[in-house]
Amino acid sequence: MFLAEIIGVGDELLYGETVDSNTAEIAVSLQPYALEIRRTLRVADHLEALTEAVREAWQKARLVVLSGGLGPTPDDITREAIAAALGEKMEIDPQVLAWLEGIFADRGWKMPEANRKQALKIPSATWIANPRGTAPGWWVHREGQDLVCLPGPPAEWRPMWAELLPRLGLPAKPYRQITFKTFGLGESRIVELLGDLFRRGGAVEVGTYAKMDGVAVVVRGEPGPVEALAAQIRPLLGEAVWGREGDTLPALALQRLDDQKATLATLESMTGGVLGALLTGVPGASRSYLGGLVSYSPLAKSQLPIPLEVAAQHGVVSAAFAEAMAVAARSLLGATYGLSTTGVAGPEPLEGQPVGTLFVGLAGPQGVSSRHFRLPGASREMIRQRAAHAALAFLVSELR
Ligand SMILES: NC(=O)c1ccc[n+]([C@@H]2O[C@H](COP(=O)(O)O)[C@@H](O)[C@H]2O)c1
Repeated sequence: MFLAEIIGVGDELLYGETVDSNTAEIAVSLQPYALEIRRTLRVADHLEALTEAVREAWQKARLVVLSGGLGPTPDDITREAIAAALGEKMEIDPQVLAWLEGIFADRGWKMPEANRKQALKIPSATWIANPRGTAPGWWVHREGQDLVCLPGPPAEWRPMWAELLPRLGLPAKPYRQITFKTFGLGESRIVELLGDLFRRGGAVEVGTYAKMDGVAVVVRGEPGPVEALAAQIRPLLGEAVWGREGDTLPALALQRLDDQKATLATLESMTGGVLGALLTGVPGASRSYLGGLVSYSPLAKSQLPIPLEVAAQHGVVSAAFAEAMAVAARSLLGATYGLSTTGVAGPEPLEGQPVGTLFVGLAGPQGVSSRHFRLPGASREMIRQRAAHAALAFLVSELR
């Protein structure tokens, strides 16, 4: 099988100021192709080191993809390094220079001298237009090999790469990927549940990826074996599965509400508005999301249409209080459903309940229910995010 090498360029990637996700994202995009990726690299803005890395990659790989280091500043040396590695001389392209000057002129500025180098290109490269920035990319096709050089910012390189990749004529392989998005199961529990079905390194491979919206279980590889294995895995994950590839919890929740011609109101405590923010991040949310309230302090809670005995008897971090909040949300806004969150985001325990405790309440035409979660999370922010997603996961499962 042919090799592909992916190189992320920039000092910031080495020191974690920017966590490199570009190389991984590009690697994933190459999965439908018959190319083997044995390593991806992160290289500093260092001319010698990068020249060496490109030379080595070009010696053995069918495809080399670089991202980063195409800016106008002196530390951006990716163009120079590729030119040196491929033994070519760069020249200014007058057309690209005029285009660059035009971008600045449109804003009423004169182009800084530093940007001139973004119009430099080696003769064997063709330009990859950048619709969102001043750094166009290069595509070199030579002796059955390709080298692609993209800018670093994902918003810039993604559309460039999406447009170019199918044009590279890379050898394709039959490939299929099936994703089950789950909530409420940890990765180790999933590994345990799958047992022997957790296959690695063959025609079909299973991977788990922990995200804010739960753990995604991905089955990928040759289409036949993928479909067969996914069919065996699905029942083992049971009720925890809430969606497939591309689904998001807020969009799915709103879709289910819309399908039922139902509306939703929220009453948040521990999540402090994160739940409302997730829902309103979806275009068209107002069709079914009426709105919500954040009742964070004890004083705010005492103003709610909730009998004071509920908090006095059960505490505010309790199933009973979550249910009372959900009922209050529903009646305050006259919604079909009311959804609530109450819990402990940390850093200290509260009311004798550990950090990560969450109670979600849901009130609807059929009555009221709640669910208790113990959320993992290294920080208060992570727990708040997970809690809002947990509330949506509960809603989605109840609206099924
Ligand atoms: N009933 C609730 O959900 C609720 C409301 C306010 C604070 N808390 C929790 O109390 C603790 C202390 O909160 P503050 O740090 O905001 O004072 C945190 O763990 C926070 O998550 C929970």
